[in-house]
Amino acid sequence: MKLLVKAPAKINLTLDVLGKRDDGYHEVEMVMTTIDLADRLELTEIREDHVAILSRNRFVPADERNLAYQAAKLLKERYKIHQGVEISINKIIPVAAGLAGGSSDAAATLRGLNELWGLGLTLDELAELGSEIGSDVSFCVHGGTALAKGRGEKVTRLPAPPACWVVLAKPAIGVSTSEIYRNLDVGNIRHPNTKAMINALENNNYEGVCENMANALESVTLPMYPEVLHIKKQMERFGADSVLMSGSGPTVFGLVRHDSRLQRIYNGLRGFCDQVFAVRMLGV
Ligand SMILES: C[C@](O)(CO)[C@H](O)COP(=O)(O)OP(=O)(O)OC[C@H]1O[C@@H](n2ccc(N)nc2=O)[C@H](O)[C@@H]1O
Ligand SMILES: Nc1ncnc2c1ncn2[C@@H]1O[C@H](COP(=O)(O)OP(=O)(O)OP(=O)(O)O)[C@@H](O)[C@H]1O
Repeated sequence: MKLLVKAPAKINLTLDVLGKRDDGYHEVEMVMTTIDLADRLELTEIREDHVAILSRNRFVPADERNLAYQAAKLLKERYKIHQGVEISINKIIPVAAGLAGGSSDAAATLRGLNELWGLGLTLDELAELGSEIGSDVSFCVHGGTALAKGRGEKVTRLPAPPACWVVLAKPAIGVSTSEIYRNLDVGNIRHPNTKAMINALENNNYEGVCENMANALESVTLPMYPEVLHIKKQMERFGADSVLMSGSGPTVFGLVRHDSRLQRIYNGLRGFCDQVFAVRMLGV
């Protein structure tokens, strides 16, 4: 049997860091939402009892480092599955971009194999398993819009953001999430107003969403990678309603309400950046 699953990227509308924990991770509070930019995974049952990863993208590891591989292995071991699977990843989400591409592939693998192997696990159970793979995986299992707390694994559903376009631009660099967290000065953070963002979502208030977009990790990534700041400034200059870096970067996204402005911003960015996307939010 064969199953096709979609693995959408996420953006952070807010990202706050509340402090450093004893386990080395950071206590965070983030509002995240999935967007219509997605990898496609094909899960195929195979005769041999092992997990195989296939991808044409040279930045995607085809071994145990792949988060989709780790997801399949985790399910196999935890539920004593003696069946093999080949996971073919059609990579659309830029790699090491702050868009949770690997985490979403892991989440899609958990959802897909739950179906393929008839495990009957709930989304909450899959999300809990996912947290063993990475901090963003629990959110990716649910998708939609949510508040994520703890190290990212405590997920509560939120209303969908007001309809708008999301323009994304990724400079030709990869950013290491652990390096960004390591260089964060936790005693000196300008905290996003998470409550105000949630309020804006609850009131379907587009201006409120735009005004309250904020990411504590920008204070590390922007000075470290000037090309990210440059893209941010250009996107603002081209007329996006609000612009922010996603996750630990380097992808920058802008919200745009009016179709008429979208083309101008897209074309302007394409002038100096290879990876530019214009997509919708998935919402719920
Ligand atoms: C930047 C974000 O993507 C925002 O959504 C997440 O906070 C990071 O999520 P992720 O990439 O799934 O993170 P993980 O794979 O669990 O961790 C990568 C590294 O980031 C750091 N890390 C991650 C999450 C967190 N709450 N505190 C941390 O300090 C740790 O050094 C960890 O070794
Ligand atoms: N399925 C996968 N797709 C992409 N990268 C993967 C995958 N599995 C493991 N990786 C590794 O993970 C690293 C980070 O890639 P990923 O695209 O997940 O980063 P990210 O979008 O910054 O993640 P996050 O936003 O969760 O911090 C890559 O350099 C790659 O080596």
